[in-house]
Amino acid sequence: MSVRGNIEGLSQVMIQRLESSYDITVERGQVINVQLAQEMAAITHATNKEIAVYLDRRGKVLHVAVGNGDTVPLDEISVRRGHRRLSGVRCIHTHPGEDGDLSPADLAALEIMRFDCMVALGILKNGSIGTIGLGFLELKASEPVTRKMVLTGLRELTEYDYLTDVEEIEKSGDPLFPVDQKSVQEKALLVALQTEKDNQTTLESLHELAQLAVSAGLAVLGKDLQKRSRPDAATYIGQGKAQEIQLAAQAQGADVVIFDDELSPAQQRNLAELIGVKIIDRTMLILDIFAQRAWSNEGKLQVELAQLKYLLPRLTGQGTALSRLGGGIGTRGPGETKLEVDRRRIRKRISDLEHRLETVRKVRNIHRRRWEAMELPVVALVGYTNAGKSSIMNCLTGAGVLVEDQLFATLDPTTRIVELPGHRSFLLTDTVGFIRKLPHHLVAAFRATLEETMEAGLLLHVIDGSNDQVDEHILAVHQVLTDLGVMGKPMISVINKIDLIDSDGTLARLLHRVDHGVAVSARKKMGIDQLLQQIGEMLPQPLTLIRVLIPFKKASLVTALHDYGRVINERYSAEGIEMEAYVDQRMKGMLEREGLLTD
Ligand SMILES: Nc1nc2c(ncn2[C@@H]2O[C@H](COP(=O)(O)OP(=O)(O)OP(=O)(O)O)[C@@H](O)[C@H]2O)c(=O)[nH]1
Ligand SMILES: [Mg+2]
Repeated sequence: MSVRGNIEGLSQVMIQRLESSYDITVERGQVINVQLAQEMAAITHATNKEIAVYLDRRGKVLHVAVGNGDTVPLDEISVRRGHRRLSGVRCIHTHPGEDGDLSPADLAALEIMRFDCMVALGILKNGSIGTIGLGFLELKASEPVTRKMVLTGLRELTEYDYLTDVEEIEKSGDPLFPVDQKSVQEKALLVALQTEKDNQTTLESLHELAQLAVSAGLAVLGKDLQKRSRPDAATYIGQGKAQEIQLAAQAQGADVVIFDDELSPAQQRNLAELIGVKIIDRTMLILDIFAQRAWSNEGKLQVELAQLKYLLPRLTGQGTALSRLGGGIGTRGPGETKLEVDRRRIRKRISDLEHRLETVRKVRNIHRRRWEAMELPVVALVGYTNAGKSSIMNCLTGAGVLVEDQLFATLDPTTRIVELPGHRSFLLTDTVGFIRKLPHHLVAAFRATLEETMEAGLLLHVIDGSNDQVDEHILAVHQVLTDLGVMGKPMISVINKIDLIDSDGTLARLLHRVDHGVAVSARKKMGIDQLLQQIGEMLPQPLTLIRVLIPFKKASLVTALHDYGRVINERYSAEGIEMEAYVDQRMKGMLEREGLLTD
């Protein structure tokens, strides 16, 4: 992680100290901790320069920057800014030799960048921290308002519960708050190609593309549809249509044109040349959303890897930066950072990421074994994105998983214990939703994440029964499940959002179409008991850990154990085969009757 801003004249030692600040993590909910604040004060004292640190809500340092004494180099700081909300990033900077009262420039920065909060640490002549300025942006009024206060010491700041302020600001935020949309949101034109006679599918897919664009924080200016028997190899939609789009993009001030299919590297290049604005395809858009949403270490690594593998063939010429893209959508990496765009460095980064993923996976396997050791059956939620998987998870567990009317709200698997009546429990896993034309890079990247799903004993297929496209969605999910090789698993079809279905016929038709259907509304908490009951009926038997000694003449039991149980250990000895395995009650009873259990 490199230090930003004006580092000229700084000694190597100071630069190194600044770089090490990236490694400091602040506890979630704390504005800053003593260690980081004191390090900033010490460096400011030694260099007489303004130091700024940008942190996300999880307490991770995103950027460290050096100002020239009175300004923070804001333009170098990239933060995510959807509409309505604050940026999720806070800025903490020092005022060398001054008090911490926030200056008009500080407040302007707070407003422009929509920081969660702005903090100025006044650094006294002797290098210690004096007064501290703390400012918040209010989204209530029609005009942005900043609110500032002065704290008298570091302790007051480290104990300040800023997240509560932030949550309140976001909650009370006027949805019509006129955040400078022009500077915040990129404006997009959407284009789809219709190759078949029937345009219904194309239209629906285009509609979904618009939802994806909004999920990515874009403003959609308009949609366009081009009919052709097949895509043009060079320009996808044909040269004439491209020119038409160029005019429309210019007239409407579009920043980006998004195509509803994966473009070849050549098509993307040619279209960028013809249309003159940034060109993004469906895959890149989905990757961008994933990049913004992934929060676990593994999720981030997976997404960045998928992004880079997608980007690599699209960079023209050796070592050329992807400057055509400028900033914004398509260049955003996981965790508020910008994607690497230098070919040589990308290759290195890819192998780095692969290596690190391997390590993370090993750790995750250990975690999973810990769950397994609890001998609980695993139930996995699957379904089309936005079907209500996380809502159902919350209904069943009160897990507080992020629920949003957005595509791909959930990226990383969450696992919780659910208790059934009669003291039986199971593990419930919520995971990434599926979508039509899911980029294959992503399916590959998320295969590991979906392993939980693949190993579940029961699947809950959550279906948004109120969606016009419900049949296509069911098919798309079945397709992915088939690809993952889990279509044969026991599955409950959970028809959700029945509060939005107005005709009884629709629900009856759906229930008739699926196996083991249960109608629920996660929002209205309807049908949840029936769902739990159905789960109870279909839940695989709980597994128990057993140890057996199988004599050689009964060696066929070894195969049976591998097929129907989960073998942990297997050792050949003089008396036979010693095995340690998780098995269900039926299997255990059988082995017991054979007199093979060893303890
Ligand atoms: N009316 C209604 N809305 C619901 C119901 N269940 C969920 N929703 C809404 O549907 C939207 C998506 O819900 P989520 O639970 O985030 O869906 P998800 O399947 O986890 O979505 P991703 O994680 O994005 O794949 C949210 O706005 C929910 O409030 C329901 O029973 N009725
Ligand atoms: Mg979800």
